[in-house]
Amino acid sequence: MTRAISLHDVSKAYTKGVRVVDGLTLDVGPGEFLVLLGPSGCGKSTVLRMIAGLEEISEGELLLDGAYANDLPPAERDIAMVFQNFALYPTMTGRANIGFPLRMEAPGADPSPQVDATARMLGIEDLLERYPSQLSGGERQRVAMGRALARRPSAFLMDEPLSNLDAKLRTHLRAEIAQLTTGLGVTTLYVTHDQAEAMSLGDRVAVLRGGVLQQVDTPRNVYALPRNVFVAAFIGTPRINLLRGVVRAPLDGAMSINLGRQALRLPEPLSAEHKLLRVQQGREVIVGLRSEAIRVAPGRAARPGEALITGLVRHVEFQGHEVLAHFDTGSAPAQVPTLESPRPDLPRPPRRRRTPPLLTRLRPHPAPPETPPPTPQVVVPGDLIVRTTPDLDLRPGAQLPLLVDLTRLFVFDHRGERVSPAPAHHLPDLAE
Ligand SMILES: Nc1ncnc2c1ncn2[C@@H]1O[C@H](COP(=O)(O)OP(=O)(O)OP(=O)(O)O)[C@@H](O)[C@H]1O
Repeated sequence: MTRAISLHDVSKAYTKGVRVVDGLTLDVGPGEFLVLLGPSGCGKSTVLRMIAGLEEISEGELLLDGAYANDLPPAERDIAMVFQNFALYPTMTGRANIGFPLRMEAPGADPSPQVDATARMLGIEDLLERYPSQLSGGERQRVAMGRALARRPSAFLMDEPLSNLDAKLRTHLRAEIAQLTTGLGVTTLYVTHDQAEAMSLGDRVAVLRGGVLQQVDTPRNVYALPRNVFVAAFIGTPRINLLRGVVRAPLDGAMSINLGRQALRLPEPLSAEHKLLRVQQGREVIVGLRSEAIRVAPGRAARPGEALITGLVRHVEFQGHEVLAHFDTGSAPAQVPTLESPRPDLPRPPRRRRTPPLLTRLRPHPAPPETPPPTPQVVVPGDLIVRTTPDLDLRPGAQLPLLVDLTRLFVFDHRGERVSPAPAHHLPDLAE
């Protein structure tokens, strides 16, 4: 049996007045694989621990299959948890570790048939007689998975289960976990700060920032229609280009977004999305362009919807199948503080619902007092990263034409909320 997990307006404060989870409402459907994604300290583990019953819920409701479960003892929740540090008993063999929850559940009964069946499912039969110290990291995590699976729980909570493993093994085990949980049809809530892991595993991804849910949607949607600049910047590699711009919408001329030394001229006739930008006339906005929305090509090669700018090659990252070219276009990058750091440790008044502002560097809207100091950013050369093919000769110092696909332009307002495409915009259905 799989189960539905619902959180209704759930908050957690370890210290009075400081909510590390703030008004979280989230529904995980039966059999769904939902990933909780966010930077370190944003409250992900706390959410899992509240669902498992290891942490008290300060406010709000937890429903398991629609039934109020805030006070249900952990053992009665029929939920298994897998942790980052594997948490195996060092003095027990793999067999004893996997059988442990079964022995607790039914003392005196022989757990061997279930242990063997679980080990077969995970392909770890030959590890059963070894102690944790005799296992590699990946093997230990498989045994830990076995222990969580042995009781055939109706839901899985996984807290960064792969983060102690090397990159190759992580990718491998990631595929195994996806296969296993899909095969079993068990409801899974998986916590990670690794956006690539979240995108590849989740039926849906819930992005958390400072204890506040930012967006919950399919991986395709959070990438293509990020609700705000935080989600846009947190998801996708390389990070989306975010530039400070000003909308220019003269009554008698073409609309454009001024980026400092250059401007993006919006193609005529204006698309429905671009028409909506008229209300931003004269305002500072943040322009978001993913690296694949720009190509190195001369103006004469422009397709409908593309605008020409130029960029000075500053740095080239060769990656084998592709190249990431860093250009200087004379624009100012917009900063997204708290992207990699936890929420500010400042007490906030109770019952506050609003997320702290996403941006600090935009004028004329001065940063409110509770805005955290900007986190030190890794200084990358240039202001625009373009993803291109290895066959282009991109020498640092060359001034090259760039075609920007404005059908893939994101515009965020001064608070960091997406205004274009419009918030109600939907992606076309792939099956259509
Ligand atoms: N037992 C506790 N007592 C007080 N504060 C706590 C406790 N556990 C967690 N916190 C604080 O709550 C906030 C959220 O922590 P949590 O572990 O849920 O975040 P996280 O997103 O899982 O982080 P990470 O990815 O680093 O594990 C942090 O600021 C943390 O310091």
